[in-house]
Amino acid sequence: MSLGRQLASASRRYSSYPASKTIRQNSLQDLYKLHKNKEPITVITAHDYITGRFAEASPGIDAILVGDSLSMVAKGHPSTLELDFDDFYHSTASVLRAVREKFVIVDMPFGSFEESVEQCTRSAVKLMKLGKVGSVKIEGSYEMTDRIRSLTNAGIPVTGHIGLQPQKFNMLGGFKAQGRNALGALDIYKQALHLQKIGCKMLLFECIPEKVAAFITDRVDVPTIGIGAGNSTSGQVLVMADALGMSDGKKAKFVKSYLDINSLAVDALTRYSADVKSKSFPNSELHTYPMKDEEFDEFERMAKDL
Ligand SMILES: Nc1nc(=O)c2c([nH]1)NC[C@@H]1CN(c3ccc(C(=O)N[C@@H](CCC(=O)O)C(=O)O)cc3)CN21
Ligand SMILES: CC(C)C(=O)C(=O)O
Ligand SMILES: [Mg+2]
Repeated sequence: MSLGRQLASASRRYSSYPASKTIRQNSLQDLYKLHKNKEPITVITAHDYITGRFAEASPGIDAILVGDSLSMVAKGHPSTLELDFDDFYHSTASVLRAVREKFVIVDMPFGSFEESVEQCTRSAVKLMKLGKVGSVKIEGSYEMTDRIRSLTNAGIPVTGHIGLQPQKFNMLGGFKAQGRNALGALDIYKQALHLQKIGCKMLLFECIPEKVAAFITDRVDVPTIGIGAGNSTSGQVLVMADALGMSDGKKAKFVKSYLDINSLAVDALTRYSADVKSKSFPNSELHTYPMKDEEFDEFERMAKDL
């Protein structure tokens, strides 16, 4: 077939797709639209290609967070502090290979931004250069002012993360809810106003009272995403390993599990090993590659003389 006819036939094939099938990645503006329409924004974390595909295949999910929680859930560290930037960078790249239409927020991992504005900008630029990343998330407020301004000036939308900041657990005495007294709540409100003033495009509240999260959400313009912050934020985020029951250890109070993959997986692997031990797997009909008898006979004849 001539090239022209090949192209014409290809174009006929593809033009039969409805326009709605065209894949377009959610932008920050798409999330703002949900916020404006008071439609909750759904965010889920992902830490590799598999979990990225799960998120991508779920229609109601608006955004994927590549969270540094992957240090704990995917790499088995006791906190997010041990996570190496390059390691996180490669995990982020794995998630992004699955991304088509979801907005992507990426955490700034511990050790990649504290030293200086320059270090912070370099790390964030490196993450943005992976492509498909819509925002980077930084734990902190006032102390991050120069860094957040630098990223914002570079055109990188920053999500500010306040309330429980897991990277500061050594200062906080553990993973504890924040803002539970009047002064603590006031401090978080001030931090939120400050983050909005210096240009954060979204705010994330972790483990703060529902009332405080609702109060602040009412008084800022940017969307607020909550985890353990109640039902009045503009959106919710959960760690996928928690939502699907694949994390270990004690579950935090804010977690709802929709599946128990841990049990399902162990049950399946137990059945697999039982099949191997009982020789019922592999099955000759189903799982093996056939060979014609005459070919095997010929093979045997030739092999005999070796
Ligand atoms: N699997 C997982 N899920 C997460 O949500 C998560 C991580 N890992 N790692 C990074 C941070 C750490 N986070 C955590 C971890 C534990 C608690 C927790 O156990 N909180 C207790 C105490 C709260 C209090 O009494 O103040 C709880 O019972 O909820 C909270 C947030 C949230 N992030
Ligand atoms: C818990 C969420 C908000 C997060 O920062 C993470 O998954 O790392
Ligand atoms: Mg995080």
